[in-house]
Amino acid sequence: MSTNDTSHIRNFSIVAHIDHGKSTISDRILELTHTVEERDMEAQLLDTMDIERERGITIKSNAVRVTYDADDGETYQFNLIDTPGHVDFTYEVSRSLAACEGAVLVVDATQGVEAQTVSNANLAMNANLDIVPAINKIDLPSAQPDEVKEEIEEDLAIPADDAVCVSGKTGEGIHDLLEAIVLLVSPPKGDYDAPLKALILDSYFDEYRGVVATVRVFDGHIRKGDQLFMMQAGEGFLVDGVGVKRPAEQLVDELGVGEVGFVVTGLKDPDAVRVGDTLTYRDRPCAEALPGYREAKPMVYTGIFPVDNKDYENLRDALEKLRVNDPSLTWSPETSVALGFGFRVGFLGLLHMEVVKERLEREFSLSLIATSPSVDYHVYKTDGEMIEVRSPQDLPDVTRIDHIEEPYLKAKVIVPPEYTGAVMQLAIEHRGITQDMIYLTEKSVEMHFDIPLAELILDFFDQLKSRTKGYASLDYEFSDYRTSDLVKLDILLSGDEVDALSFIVHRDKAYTLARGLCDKLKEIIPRQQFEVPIQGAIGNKIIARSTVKAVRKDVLAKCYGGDISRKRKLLEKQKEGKKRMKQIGSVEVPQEAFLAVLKVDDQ
Ligand SMILES: Nc1nc2c(ncn2[C@@H]2O[C@H](COP(=O)(O)OP(=O)(O)OP(=O)(O)O)[C@@H](O)[C@H]2O)c(=O)[nH]1
Repeated sequence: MSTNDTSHIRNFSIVAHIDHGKSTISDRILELTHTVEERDMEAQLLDTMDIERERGITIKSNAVRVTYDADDGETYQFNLIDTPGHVDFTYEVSRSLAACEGAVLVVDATQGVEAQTVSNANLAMNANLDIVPAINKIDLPSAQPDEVKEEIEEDLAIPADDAVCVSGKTGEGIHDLLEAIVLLVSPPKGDYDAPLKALILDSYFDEYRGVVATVRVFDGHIRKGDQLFMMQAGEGFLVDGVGVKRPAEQLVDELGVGEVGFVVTGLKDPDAVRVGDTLTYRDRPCAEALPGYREAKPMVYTGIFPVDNKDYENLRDALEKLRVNDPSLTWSPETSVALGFGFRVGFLGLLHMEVVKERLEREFSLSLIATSPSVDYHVYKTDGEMIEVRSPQDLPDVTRIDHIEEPYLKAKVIVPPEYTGAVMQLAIEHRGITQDMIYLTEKSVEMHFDIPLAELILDFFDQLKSRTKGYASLDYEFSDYRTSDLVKLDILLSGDEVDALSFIVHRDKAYTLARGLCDKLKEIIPRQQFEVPIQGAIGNKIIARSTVKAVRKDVLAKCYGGDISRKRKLLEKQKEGKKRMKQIGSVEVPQEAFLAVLKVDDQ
């Protein structure tokens, strides 16, 4: 094989709506190609993070090299990039697609085309990729592959003759899928001898090797010892090693043209490498950089504070390290009277927020408090100035506010026709404005509405799922800013305002929310040795209240025997419990109180 011969390489992503089976299909591919021996096989092998495995979701894309002996007698190199399906992580999908020539579009044979199937198919088509439709879960009795084929043709305008029917569970059809990839996905094009042009599609920080970047080579090739240059960052480094994941890391002599693999940069500054940047030779640069990525814009902001104020610097460090791996993270310092020093962190959505908080706690052993999520409000002051407010604490005094604008989304819900009424009702309750409804097939309707982002980030998605028995799927994108009648709802504990519990809310909803919050906090805040009144207020006006009754919590009361070790254990346990509390004035408040607003039942 000449070095310029890329005819045996296939670079593809697997994309799908959440839970349609991408990770399971990837597992089967790894098995069938003997990339991983059966005895080493675990479910969701490419989901390397603990959180991914526990939740059964993919958060990060992962690139793996697989060798496939095809029916034509030739051996192919597949670079398989697994991608997340949740709407929060769409940016990860588009990043992966920029490194591929093809996409396997997985559709669940029992669910059919759903909202993210549509958006992922569009992303793949806009990136001019060759699409291989795969209809999954055909082992299930309720599978309807023929109808799903029809949906793929009608809803997505993708020819479904080539669709492969597979089961990620039993492995049926996976061989046909691999053959279809060989036939339908174009090999990469590029020039081995040209100046290097490689896209950085991911990177992570390793204590020993510094930043390790995952790259796709478009032109040229990379070897250990090469002097490379990052065109956007304007910085260079000496390549300390190149390799591929199979899925364990394996060093190779070079990453040739068209290939995907990793480059050990040795750079110790986690911020030095930017995802989307173009790598080239330092002394023989390519003429122009690759287009890179659209920057991921945060949608949701929360305050993140260490439970122990001494951890502030550790938290900053941890955020910086996480950003190498997750370039969509942004933050700025924030101070709260109640919680001390922390950061206001921007996220792509609520799931992203949960994942980041959990990673910070687990990977960096931090104990953290997150405050209720907020969006980016545009506040127009009476003096004509516009300020961006991402935290309720930053809202100016009402007398200085002329009006406030909030971000609206264009939301798309795909649902069986019998649930359109329920969805419309839900949209109205969340201040949504229905735009139109399109009957895609007899069994699915696409509904469009405009809805404030702030409503969507509370419990909209859970409600949507429960009111449609799980049938509805949701996708959304930013639309515009619109004026709304918004007020700041404050919560007072024992008469003192707790800034970290404040919330910006539509005036019409303030009363119900205040009542719900007071009741919820009453459940969450443990009884103290004195009575704790909880009040909800707008300005000086109290609009709701509840009370946590006093009690003396004697954990030893249960141990009437003289078993000292048991007593000690109980005391230890109580101490543990205390660590996860925050002392606010004289009241001990558990972490979850700060996110109580997410748990207030919809009225
Ligand atoms: N019966 C059956 N179940 C399947 C099949 N493929 C996947 N599943 C199940 O469907 C669920 C979702 O599969 P995943 O592979 O995690 O789905 P995913 O698309 O990777 O999900 P995200 O990574 O969260 O986007 C899991 O419970 C799988 O066990 C299949 O062919 N048949």
